[in-house]
Amino acid sequence: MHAYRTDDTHNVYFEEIPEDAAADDPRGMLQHSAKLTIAWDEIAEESALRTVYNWDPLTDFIGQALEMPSFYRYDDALGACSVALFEQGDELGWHFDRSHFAVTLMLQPTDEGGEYEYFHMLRSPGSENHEEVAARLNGSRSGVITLQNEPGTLSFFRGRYSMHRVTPVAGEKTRVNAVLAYSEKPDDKMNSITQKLFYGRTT
Ligand SMILES: O=C(O)CCC(=O)C(=O)O
Ligand SMILES: [Fe+2]
Repeated sequence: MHAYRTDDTHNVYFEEIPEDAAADDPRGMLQHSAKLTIAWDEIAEESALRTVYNWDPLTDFIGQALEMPSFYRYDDALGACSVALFEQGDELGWHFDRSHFAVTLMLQPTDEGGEYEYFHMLRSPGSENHEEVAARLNGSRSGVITLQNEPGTLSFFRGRYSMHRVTPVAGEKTRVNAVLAYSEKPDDKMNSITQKLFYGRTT
């Protein structure tokens, strides 16, 4: 099994950085992410995680819990269901997910740091809310929510609209979690910028 190490910068949208972005334009504000990722196509056939992610009743259950009229597993060869490892000093910078929904399963939390923080519905389908996004990227903590960092926690979130991050891991214990991705559309995939950033390759 191979884990790919990312240590890179990106904007909160995982899109190209516009060269002419104004100082207060979140599209130009660089975030830092460093972690190891095991891609979906690297997870063994016999892995329990593969069995669980591919199990239709779980997909149906999560879709119903999220009140989704249509709900599918993510059709991405690398990012459908992956495992993230955050070693000491690693973090995931502020971002909006490309996928509509994600489910994470905390396999091993840290002793210190490595916390999941988010701003609930900071943008919406009708509004990018650039000003409030920029304020948070400049350090405003207004409305921040921190999730519990317990082993076995299954979290459901709509990361496309709620900006979130994983704070730097402070202790020596590696943070390990599985990320299960889903979409309203049957054939949804990551963009190539995101694939390259987190897996070091595109499909
Ligand atoms: O590791 C986490 O808790 C969140 C992961 C995440 O936000 C992502 O993979 O997009
Ligand atoms: Fe995310």
